Amino acid sequence: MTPDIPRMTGTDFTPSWFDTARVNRSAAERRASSLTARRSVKKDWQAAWLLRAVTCIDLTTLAGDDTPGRVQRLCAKARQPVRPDLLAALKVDPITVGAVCVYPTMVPHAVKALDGSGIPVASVATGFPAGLTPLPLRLAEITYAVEQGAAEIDIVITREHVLTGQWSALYDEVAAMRAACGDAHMKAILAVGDLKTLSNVYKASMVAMQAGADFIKTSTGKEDVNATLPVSLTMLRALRDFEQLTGQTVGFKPAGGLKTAKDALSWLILMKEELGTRHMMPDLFRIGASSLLGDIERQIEHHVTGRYSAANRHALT
Ligand SMILES: O=C[C@H](O)COP(=O)(O)O
Repeated sequence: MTPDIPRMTGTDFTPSWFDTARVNRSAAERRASSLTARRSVKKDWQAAWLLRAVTCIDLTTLAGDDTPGRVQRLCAKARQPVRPDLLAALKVDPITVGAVCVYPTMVPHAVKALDGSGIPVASVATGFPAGLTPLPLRLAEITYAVEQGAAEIDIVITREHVLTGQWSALYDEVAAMRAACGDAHMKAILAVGDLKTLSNVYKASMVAMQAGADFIKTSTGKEDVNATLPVSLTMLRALRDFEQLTGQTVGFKPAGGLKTAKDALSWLILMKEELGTRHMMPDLFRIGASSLLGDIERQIEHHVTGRYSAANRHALT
């Protein structure tokens, strides 16, 4: 996401756009599974789609034992996510991932390691992953991350606001976070595994977009249930409705537990079928993942050479 991509402005708080919304879970599950089961990406296209997925990855490390060294290695991988010989065999120019995503204190290390690459640094903030520190501290954390050079901020919402139906409190909180982001793009993590119902997921998506989120994101990766296809479908429907109502096109980031090339293809199919190819580009689609790239690189290698290399050749991610 480059700085020249305009920020979303959001809208006033408008509960009439979501307060009667009901999402039928079994219908969402049926649609999600029929979409990804029915469609397959044929062999010739598969490598191209996997390369596209790579450009949409927010390459992530969010662990308590993160160190500058780990972040530097991750950034080196972000600059060259697929081996140059494989890209040459596919006659493809060099590619990078969409962003590198880290904790706030790791931002300066990532900024330094990515200098000159054009790859933005994303920082989680606002008391990630639970978001249960006082609001002024959560806002100060955003300010800190932006000052350190983060171009994208992944905030977490207060789940209590959703679970108790305090939609205007949720709007005010996300709007304050958006203001604290300044020019940095904001992704609103809904932590969908905590929200109990798909109706809540739809409503929280709508409120986050009204409050000015540039992206809505499924999960922190730390909940018991993270990104799933039915939840993603629900968020994409909210995103589509919001676009129809406002003309504003918000991005989508599934995150948490996405580990295989097949996962990446499933989510790309979902984006294409629900929203169209425009939504398969890194300015509108990111995949948050700490351990997806290795399998994608293996599948690309298999496509090029007909052989799989040992998984430990792709150990970093
Ligand atoms: O935002 C990204 C997630 O934290 C990544 O989750 P993951 O470690 O399950 O890939």
